[in-house]
This record gives sequence, C-alpha cells and structure tokens, in this order.
Amino acid sequence: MALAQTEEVLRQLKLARPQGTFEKVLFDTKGDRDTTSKLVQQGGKGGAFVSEIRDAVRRKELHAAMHSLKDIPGNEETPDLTIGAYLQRDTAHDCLVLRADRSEADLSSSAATAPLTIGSTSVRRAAFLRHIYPGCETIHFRGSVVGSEKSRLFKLDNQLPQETEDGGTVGPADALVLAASGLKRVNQDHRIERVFSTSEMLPAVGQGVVVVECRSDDYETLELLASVDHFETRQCALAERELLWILNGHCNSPIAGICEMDDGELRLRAAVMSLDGRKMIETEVSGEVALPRELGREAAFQLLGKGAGELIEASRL
Ligand SMILES: NCc1[nH]cc(CCC(=O)O)c1CC(=O)O
Repeated sequence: MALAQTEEVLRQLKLARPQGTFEKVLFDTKGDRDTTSKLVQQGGKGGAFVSEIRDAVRRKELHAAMHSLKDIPGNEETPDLTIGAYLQRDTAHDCLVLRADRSEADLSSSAATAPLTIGSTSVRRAAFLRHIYPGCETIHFRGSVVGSEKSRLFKLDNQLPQETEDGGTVGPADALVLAASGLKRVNQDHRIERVFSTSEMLPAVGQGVVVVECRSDDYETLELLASVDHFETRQCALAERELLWILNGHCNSPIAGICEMDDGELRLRAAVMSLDGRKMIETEVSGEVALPRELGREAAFQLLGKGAGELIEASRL
C-alpha cells in the first residue's frame, strides 16, 4: 500500500514539475515487520510506521516522506518537520471483506452463542461492529493487506489463525473490516462486499488522506509540495487533526472523526468510545472553511464536556 501511495505522490509531482527528476526510497519499517503484537503497545501505529522515516528526513537523507495521515499520532510534537502537501482525499469509508464461503447474511444472522469472527485490531471498528453485527465477535487481526503469507487477506482466505503476543492464536476470521482506500490502492477493491456509510462506521481521523512531510526550513521542497496540495482535504484534515491533538489521541485511540466540506461549510462529526465499545460519545459541529482548527477544537471540547476524557484515559492502560 505504501508503494502505491508513493507512486501516486510521484505521479502528481511529475505532473506539477515535468522537468523535475524524482527518486523513491523505500523503507522497511518496524510496523511492517512485526505482524503479531498489538499496535497500541508500539505507541500506536505512528510509533512503528512513521518515526524511522522522519529521522531520515531530519538527517537530510530524504527531501520528503509520504505517510498515511491516519498513521500519524495526534499526541506527538514533530520538531523541524512540516506537512507540505495533503493529497486529495481518497474514500474515507471502511468496508467489509468476506471469506469466499461466507455471506453478509451469515454475519447478520450470526448468534452470540457461536459467533462468526471479524478480524480487526481497531477499537473503533470493533465498537461500530457491535451495532452492525451484534452476533459477531471482533478478533485481533493484523498485517499488511496483501503481499505475504502474513497478510490479512491471505490469512482470511486460507483460514489461517492470527498469532497473538502471548504466543497463542485467534481465528481464523470469517470476515475483515478494512479501509476502502487501502484496498483500492493494492487493487483489491473487487473484494469489497459492503461499504459502510460514515454514520454506520465513523472513519478514523485522517483515513484516506496521504500527506507528504519535509523539513520546515527546506523552502524549495515546501514550494514543490504546495503544488500538489489539495485545499479542501487540507482544511478537513486540519479540523480532524486538531480534534485528535486536543484529545491527545494516538493512532489506535478509540477516537473517530471525519470532516467534510458541505454547502460551503466544514462539517465535523466525531466520536469517542470505550475500549469494549459499549459506551460512545458523539458530536457534530459546523463552521467556516477558513477556520478548521477552531472547529476541531470546538468538537473536542464538546466531547470532553460529555465525559470523553475518562474513556480516552482508560484506553491508555
Ligand atoms: N493500518 C495501516 C493503514 N494505514 C492507513 C490505512 C488505510 C488507508 C488510508 O487511510 O488511506 C491502513 C489500512 C487499514 O486501516 O485498513
């Protein structure tokens, strides 16, 4: 997926600067190698996926680095670095993928006494799945989407269990929930069985957005990146990220949020949930396109006013 995203960044940069030459450098990050442990214990996905690449930008080994915005923690300072471009958002929706011998009706009629299993390590997805398929159980499931025998689709299709950190296993899984944008990027969108609406399953902050980061004092790169920046995506992402920042959330915090531009206004919907998915606190705010951070701040304080702080603290254990 990272490869496909990097190709897309390059494609857009070449369009913007046809005479330029660009070189891509691939990183094998810790997050990709370790497919067993739960992401929360690596300090959220960001800890694993993002920090090695950032250090290479700081050391000037790279001019810029591509990240999925969703994987960038909301509770970390990033000294010396700036996001120079927010590429136009791809779909932010989550979707359902099934094993060949299962149907969606099987999930809907699954009974809690012998539940079918849906693979996802996200607290957010598990919380929404409790309402969509009350008779199913969400199990720990991770790895890249495709590409190896440890990948999520390979394990699903071949009825392989997922290893857990304590040396045990869970699964096999009957279905998976994944980001539709991620599946598209690895050409697996034909596997999408159902796209969840954002009200059924509110996306993760930043889902579907690819960003390019560079050194804050590298004006030449900043200027180049500005040419592929997408204004609407940037404003929406800024609102979502401000929310995450104030709630002090990392990538696997039980926080959901999506901002959309609607009728010349920004509309931000957000939710915080308990780790077991039983409690959910929600809010919706609208405001001026030019003031995204203020909107994110407003949503965050509304959630905190309704008791979100307690749920987030409980998720840090
Ligand atoms: N876990 C890693 C990750 N980081 C971003 C995406 C999805 C793509 C995106 O947000 O653009 C995914 C896969 C997933 O959640 O299914």
